[in-house]
Amino acid sequence: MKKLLDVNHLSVSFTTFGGDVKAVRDVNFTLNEKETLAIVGESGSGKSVTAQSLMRLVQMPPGKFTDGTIEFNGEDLIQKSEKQMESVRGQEISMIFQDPMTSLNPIMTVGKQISESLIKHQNMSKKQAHKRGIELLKLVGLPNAEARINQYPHEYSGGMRQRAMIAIALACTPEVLIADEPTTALDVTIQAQILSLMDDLKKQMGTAIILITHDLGVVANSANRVAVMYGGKIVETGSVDEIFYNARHPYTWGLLESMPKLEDDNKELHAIPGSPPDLLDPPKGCPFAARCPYAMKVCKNHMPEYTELSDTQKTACWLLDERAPDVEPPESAVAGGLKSNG
Ligand SMILES: Nc1ncnc2c1ncn2[C@@H]1O[C@H](COP(=O)(O)OP(=O)(O)OP(=O)(O)O)[C@@H](O)[C@H]1O
Repeated sequence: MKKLLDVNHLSVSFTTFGGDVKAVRDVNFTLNEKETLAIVGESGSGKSVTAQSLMRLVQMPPGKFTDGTIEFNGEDLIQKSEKQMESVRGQEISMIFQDPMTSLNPIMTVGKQISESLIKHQNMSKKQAHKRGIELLKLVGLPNAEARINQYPHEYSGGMRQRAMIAIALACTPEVLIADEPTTALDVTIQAQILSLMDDLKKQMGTAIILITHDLGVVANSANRVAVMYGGKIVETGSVDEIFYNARHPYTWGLLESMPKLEDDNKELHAIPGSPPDLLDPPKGCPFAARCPYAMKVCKNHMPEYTELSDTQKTACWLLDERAPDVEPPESAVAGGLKSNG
C-alpha cells in the first residue's frame, strides 16, 4: 500500500498573552492511499489544528510549528513556500469544513466557485469548467444540477451546501480529502447520506480521507483506521475493529462508553468526568492521567511510550507495562459502538 502522508513528531503551538498553548504535541501518523483515517477526540484535543497543519492553514503567527515533519509523497510540507503550498491546496490535498457557510463564498454562485479552481489549476476554459461543474454536482447527488449550478449558497439547504462543498473540494481530484466534522451541523439522516457519499467518492475517485470527528459513532461505518487524540497527543491508534473490540487506552474506553447504545434509550449518556488538560502548561506525564480511573503514580510524571499491539494498533498507556496490574476494560466499552450502529 502506498503511503501518502507520513506525519512525524508534529508539534504546533500558539503564542498567547498567557504563554504558549501547546495544541499539538508530538503527533505521529500515516495515511495510506484509498483509506479513511478517522481522528477522534473531545473538543480541544487538537484534531482541527492537526488537520489545518496538513494544509498549512494554521495562522502563523500566533501559530508556529515547533517540531516535526509532514511528508506528503515524500516531500515535507512544512518546508514548502507559501507559493508551493498554493498548488498543493485544493489540487493535491483538499479540505471540507463543518460549516459550509464559512467556507463557501456567499456572493458567488456555486458554479463559479467550482469553475474557479478548474480554470486556475486545470487550465479549463469557462465552458469546460461549467460542464465539469454540472458533472461534479451530479456526482455528489445534487438534484437538478443544471439549474442549481447558477444559484448562490444561501439558496441551498444545509445538506446541499455540504454536497456543494464536497464537489468544490473534489474538483481537482485531490489525493487526500480532509473532512473536519463534516456532518456535525446536519441532521442524522443527512449525516448518513453525506458519509456514504464520501465513501462512494473514495471508491470511485480513489481519494484517501482524513475524517475529523468527536463522534465515534460516525467512525464505525466510515473509517478503516482510527487515531484517538487527547490533550494534543495521539493516545491510541488502530483499525476500526481494534478500536471497537480491543481498545486498550482508558480514554478510548471512555469514548466508547459515552456512545449512545440502542438498548439504553432512556438512560443518561455516560460522560467522562473531569475536563481536558490546560495546554498552556500540559502535564508532564500522560495527558489523561488526571481523569483516568486507573491512573498510577508513574502516569502523572512520565509519558508512556507506545506499545505495538499489532501491525496497526499502538497504544500509549502505562497499563500495558509488564509491571502494571491487569485491568479489564469496562463491559460497556467493548464493541459498544458497533452495537449502536445495528
Ligand atoms: N489561534 C489559537 N490561539 C490559541 N489557542 C488556539 C488557537 N487555535 C486553537 N487553539 C487551541 O488549541 C487546542 C486544540 O484546538 P483544536 O481546535 O485543534 O481542537 P479540536 O480537537 O479540533 O476541538 P474542536 O472540535 O472544538 O475544534 C485548543 O486548546 C485550542 O484552544
